[in-house]
Amino acid sequence: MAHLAWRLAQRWCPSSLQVISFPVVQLHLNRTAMRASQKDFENAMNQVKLLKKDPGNEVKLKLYSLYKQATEGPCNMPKPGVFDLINKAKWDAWNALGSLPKETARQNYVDLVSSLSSSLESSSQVEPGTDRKSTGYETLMVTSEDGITKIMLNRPTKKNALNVEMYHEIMHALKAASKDDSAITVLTGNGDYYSSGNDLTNFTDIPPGGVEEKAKNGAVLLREFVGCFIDFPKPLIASGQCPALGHLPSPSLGYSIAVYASDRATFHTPFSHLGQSPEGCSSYTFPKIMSPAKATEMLVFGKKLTAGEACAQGLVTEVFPDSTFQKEVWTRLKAFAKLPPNAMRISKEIIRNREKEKLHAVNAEECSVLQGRWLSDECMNAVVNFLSRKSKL
Ligand SMILES: CCCCCCCCCC/C=C/CC(=O)SCCNC(=O)CCNC(=O)[C@H](O)C(C)(C)COP(=O)(O)OP(=O)(O)OC[C@H]1O[C@@H](n2cnc3c(N)ncnc32)[C@H](O)[C@@H]1OP(=O)(O)O
Repeated sequence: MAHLAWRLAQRWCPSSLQVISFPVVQLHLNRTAMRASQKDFENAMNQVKLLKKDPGNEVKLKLYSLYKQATEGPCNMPKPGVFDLINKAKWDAWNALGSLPKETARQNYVDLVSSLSSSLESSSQVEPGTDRKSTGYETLMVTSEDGITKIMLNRPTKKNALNVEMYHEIMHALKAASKDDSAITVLTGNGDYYSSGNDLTNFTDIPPGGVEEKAKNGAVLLREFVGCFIDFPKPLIASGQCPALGHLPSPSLGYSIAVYASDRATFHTPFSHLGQSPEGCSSYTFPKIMSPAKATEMLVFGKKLTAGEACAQGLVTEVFPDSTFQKEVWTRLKAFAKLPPNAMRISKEIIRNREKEKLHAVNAEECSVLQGRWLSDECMNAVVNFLSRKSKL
C-alpha cells in the first residue's frame, strides 16, 4: 500500500509554512519565497519523479494535497468511505488545506520538492534531456522539441510493463500529441526493455464483480487503447533500442509508419505462452506485413525475432548499430519533423483510412476473444506462474 500511495503521490504535491517530519530530513518551508511560475511547478513535478528514495507517506500526502490545491483549488470532492484507505488519506490531506490560494500551494509544492531533491539525491536513471517538458505523467516522460513529441514509457524497473495507469496515460499522451503543434510523434521506452507487455499484476486486483467483471473491463480498456493507435492522425514512429515483448509491440508495430530498431532489439509476442491470443490487430496486420506462415510462427508459436529478422519480414523499417542508434535515429527524425506537417498528415490518412474500419472491427473481435481467454485456466496458470516467480519469458 505504501508503494501504491507513493506512485499516486508522484504526480501530486505539499503545504506551506510548516515543518514536516519524515525519516530522512526535516523540511523547513518558507512561505515568503518568491512566487513559483507554472514552469517552476512543472519542473518540480518532474523532479519528484527523479527522487531516488521514497520520502515517506506523510510527505507524499503533502505533495499530493498541494498538487491538487495548486491545480484544482480547494477540495470539493465527496469524502471517500472509511474502507477506501488510500483515497481517504488523500482526501483528508487535500481537504486540510482549506482555502489556501492556488499560487501559494504551487509555491509550497516547489519549495517542498526543492528541499526533497537536495536532501534525497536525484536519480540518473532516465535518458538525458527527457525532463525538458514532461507533463506530470506518472508512468511516462513526454517531451516536445524540434517538432517532435516523444512519448517515453518510464517504468524501467518493471521493464516498462503496462499497468492500468500507463494504458490511460498513453491514451492521454496520444490524444494530446494529436493536437499539439509537433509534426511527428515518437514512442520509445526508458531502460533495458522497450516494454515487457501487459503488467501481469493487472490480473490481481479483482473487483467486487469477480474475474468476469475484471475481464470485461480489461477488454473495454484494451479496445479503447488500441483504438487510439488506429485513429492517431500524425506520423507515429516506434524507436526501440532493446527488447520489445508482448503487448505494445503489436499496436505500435502495426500502426507506426516507421519502426526503428537497434541491432540489440528483439520482438516477441508470446500470446500462447500466456494462454492468450493476438491483440493490437496483430492477427490482421502481421500476416499482411509479413507472410501468413511467418506471422503464425510469431503469433501462435511465440517465436522471438531479432531486429534483423523483423526487418527482413517488413515489421521493422531499418536497423541501426546499437552504438550509434540514438544519434542516427534522432538525426533522421529531426529531418522528418521539418517536412510540411499537413502534407504528412494527409499522406498518412490516405494510406491508413481505407483500413480504419477493418482495423476497428478486428480490434473489437480480438478483445472479445481475449476476454474469454483471460478467464481460462491456461491464462490464469501462466499468470500465477509468473507472479509466483516460477516462470519468465
Ligand atoms: C483481466 C486483465 C485486464 C488487464 C487490462 C488490459 C490488458 C490488456 C492485455 C493485452 C494483452 C497483452 C499480451 C501481452 O502483453 S503478453 C506479454 C506479457 N509479458 C510477460 O509475460 C513478461 C513477463 N516478464 C518477464 O518474463 C521478465 O520479467 C522479463 C521481461 C523477461 C525480464 O526479465 P529480467 O530477469 O531481466 O527482469 P525481472 O524479471 O527481474 O523484471 C524486473 C521487475 O519487473 C517486473 N516485471 C517485468 N515484466 C513484467 C510484467 N509484464 N508484468 C509485471 N511485472 C513485470 C518483474 O516482476 C520484476 O519485478 P520485481 O523487481 O518487483 O521482482
